[in-house]
Amino acid sequence: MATFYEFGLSDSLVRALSNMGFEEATAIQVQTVPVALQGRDLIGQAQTGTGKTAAFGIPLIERLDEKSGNIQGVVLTPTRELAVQVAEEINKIAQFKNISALPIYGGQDITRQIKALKKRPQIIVATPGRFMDHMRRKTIRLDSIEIVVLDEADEMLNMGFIDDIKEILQEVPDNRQTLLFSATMPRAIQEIAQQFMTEPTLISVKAKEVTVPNIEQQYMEVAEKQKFDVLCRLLDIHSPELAIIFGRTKRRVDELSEALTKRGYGAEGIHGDLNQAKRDSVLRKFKEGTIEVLVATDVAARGLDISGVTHVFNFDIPQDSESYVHRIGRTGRAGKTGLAITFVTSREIDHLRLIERATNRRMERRTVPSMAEALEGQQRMAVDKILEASGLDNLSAYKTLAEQLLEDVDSVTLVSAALKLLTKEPDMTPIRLTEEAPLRVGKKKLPPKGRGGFGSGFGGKRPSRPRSGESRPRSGESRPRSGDSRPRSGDSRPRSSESGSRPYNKQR
Ligand SMILES: Nc1ncnc2c1ncn2[C@@H]1O[C@H](COP(=O)(O)OP(=O)(O)OP(=O)(O)O)[C@@H](O)[C@H]1O
Ligand SMILES: [Mg+2]
Repeated sequence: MATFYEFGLSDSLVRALSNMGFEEATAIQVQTVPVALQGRDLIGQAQTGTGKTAAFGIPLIERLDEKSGNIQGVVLTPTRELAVQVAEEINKIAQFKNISALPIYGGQDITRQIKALKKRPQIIVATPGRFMDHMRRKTIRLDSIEIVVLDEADEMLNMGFIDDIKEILQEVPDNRQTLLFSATMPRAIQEIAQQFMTEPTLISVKAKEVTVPNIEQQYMEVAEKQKFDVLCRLLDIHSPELAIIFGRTKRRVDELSEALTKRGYGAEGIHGDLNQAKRDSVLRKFKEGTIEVLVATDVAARGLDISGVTHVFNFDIPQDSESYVHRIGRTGRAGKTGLAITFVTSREIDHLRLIERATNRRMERRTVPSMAEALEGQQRMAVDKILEASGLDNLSAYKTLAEQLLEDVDSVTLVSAALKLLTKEPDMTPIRLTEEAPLRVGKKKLPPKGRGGFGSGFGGKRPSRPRSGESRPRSGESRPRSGDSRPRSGDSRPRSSESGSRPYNKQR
């Protein structure tokens, strides 16, 4: 593995990266940073949690001019939360440089954004819709933009942002550099690449599997009606530090988080119908550990980097393999381990097999845990708590009391009582959960066998329409424009073929 010195980065950048605890570059960073530093277009694909943000953040900061207050870099992301997170990471990389990144997204007061823009950030990290608003109001100037990054490009297409992205890419200067990153790359990306990138180098970290090996993947066949009780048992057995539970719909998320709260778990839900203030507060509480369970729709599946997420539960099996890869990728990040458990009803087994085939990895079948196992799990926690407390040296205030108690009650009974009080016993408080219809494989074509990854997803072919309410893509607003193909200067840039990279030929 390479250290960051080897990229020939400026001292302030190397210092920032070491401050962030980055000692070595990750595989995708090793391969993409040198190419991006040369100003070349590239498409970068690597598994979730492997540092794609810094892979474009480093060249952005290194290449932009800190003496100019013009907007020089734009990063587009599919969700608001991701815009905030990416801007934060870029600002960390820029901590010793006079460069700043500003997140801009829908749901936030536009006049406040205009005010923040007056402070002249050089980088804007935005959701496409809101970026377009500013473009039209001319509150964002595009003429000095040198680098455009599309993070999670495939998801932006899924969400129906295609027209916005095309329009943005048509408006920014032709001689800009374009970088495109995602863990999954369905074929639709090729269109964007061909139309708007200049001989991009395709850099795909060679991996047998699309998912990282440090995520243990399990599935359980569970009847729809049993899912919730099984989920509670699993939470009791595993006592996750932080867990994300994915549900199929917003209603599902609302009902699940309410039901979990009723049964005594610290849970809240996040989805696209909540206002931004609520979304922000839920995420903040989860990051702080105030709540340990985040229930989410796919809105939280992309890019979110929350350390300490030890478990991902697919309460409902995801629609497609891309969604699966991104959902489970919220755990097992930056080399940590994680566990992903997917519930599948008997009629959805075929669907699960399709996901396995696309990701080229089998999920391990597990049987549904019993109530007794759930109780054992919680008892173990209680024992741990008692043992930990017995190691404390400030127990003296309790010892006299303990001795008195032991005169009346035998020690086993006393400890049992203490354990019972400390144990969260399985809770059967009735809850209400509307049933979801099973997902069927339908007429979808089977993905090719073998290596997953590029173009392998059988999903991602969702029609380009907005996912209901998840965000606010606007269609039909794009102005007619003459000639899509923009002759670009510098098309004949030299290209070497690094290991693991191959040129991605643009045909005009
Ligand atoms: N070289 C490095 N050394 C140590 N940690 C790193 C390094 N690069 C990135 N990280 C950390 O790894 C975590 C995951 O990185 P990041 O969010 O960029 O992943 P990603 O590849 O974009 O994943 P996803 O596909 O889910 O968006 C972050 O917390 C990031 O700060
Ligand atoms: Mg990312």
